[in-house]
Amino acid sequence: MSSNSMPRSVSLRRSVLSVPAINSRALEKTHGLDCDAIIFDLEDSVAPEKKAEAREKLKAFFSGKPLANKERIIRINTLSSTFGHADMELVRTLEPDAVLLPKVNEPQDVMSVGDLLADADAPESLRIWAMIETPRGILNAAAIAEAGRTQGSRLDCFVLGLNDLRKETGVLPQPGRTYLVPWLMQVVLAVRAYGLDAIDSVFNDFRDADAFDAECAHARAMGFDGKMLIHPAQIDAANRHFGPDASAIAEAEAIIAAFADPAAEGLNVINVNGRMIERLHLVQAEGLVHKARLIAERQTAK
Ligand SMILES: CC(C)(COP(=O)(O)OP(=O)(O)OC[C@H]1O[C@@H](n2cnc3c(N)ncnc32)[C@H](O)[C@@H]1OP(=O)(O)O)[C@@H](O)C(=O)NCCC(=O)NCCSC(=O)C[C@H](O)C(=O)O
Ligand SMILES: [Mg+2]
Repeated sequence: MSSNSMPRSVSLRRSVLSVPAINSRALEKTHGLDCDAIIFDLEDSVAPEKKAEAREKLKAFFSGKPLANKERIIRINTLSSTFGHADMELVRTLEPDAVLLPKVNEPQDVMSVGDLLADADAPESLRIWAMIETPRGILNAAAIAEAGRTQGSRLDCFVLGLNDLRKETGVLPQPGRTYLVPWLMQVVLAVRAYGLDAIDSVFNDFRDADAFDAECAHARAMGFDGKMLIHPAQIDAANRHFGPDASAIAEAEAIIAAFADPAAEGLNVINVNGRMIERLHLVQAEGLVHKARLIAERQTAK
């Protein structure tokens, strides 16, 4: 490998919809939605007196019709809260694809949950996602991501939480997220250094499609893999922005074909349609075509 960063496997996490576990109607609707992943939320969208009921609803949902073609993630309450350990017990029982930890401040927060999963002999396929949404979480993003390299670590993905971060820092919502960008980029850099994925924060004003569109474009340009969503109306735009478009696929296929040509044998740099293309672009092109294939497979599996 020519770079110092960790290799990344390509997964489809363009649209990651949060569903309050207490909302049975919304839970049922998830079967018919075209998002890549669902976060079943036991944390902030569930009132304290409803946490137990929400766990029961989630148990019933998981024992029903399987959710096809979507990653299933359960967001628990922090382990330091009254609810965290009961939530983890549910995670051990339901064995979703991942558990999402809110308000991660330091590597130990991830390690503690990893230890609980290991003690419970949870399958290796059960991954850990971390919400980065506190000042300490941002400051420690690289150290937390590095914990993902530790032997046996299940850490797989960071999700930004800008509602909490704004609350903790006093930064105001603004178009373009001017004062948040340095922190967002710090998180993107951390995940890229250690081979994780990064999902951008929710956009609360779900009826403002234009502003949501602009924020998706912004997040994609910053390098995020997808967006956490709160409403089904946001799914199509997220899929469009975080998936490769037809021209990007055509360009990637041209790069792959050019390097496959015997004339390119032994060359590290070639001319493709008037642009300098190196073998590092071939790696990018292969990743993009692979992602396009995953999307096409999802479409045919529906
Ligand atoms: C925001 C909402 C409370 C709005 O709900 P509602 O008023 O019901 O919206 P609509 O009438 O427009 O809904 C239309 C239909 O769509 C279904 N629906 C709505 N939202 C969802 C959803 N998330 N998943 C599945 N289905 C959904 C409704 O049931 C309607 O169906 P029907 O009756 O058949 O027409 C609501 O959208 C909502 O609760 N959203 C999720 C909230 C949530 O999960 N919050 C936690 C995540 S936010 C976060 O993590 C912040 C982060 O921590 C940070 O710090 O930033
Ligand atoms: Mg939050």
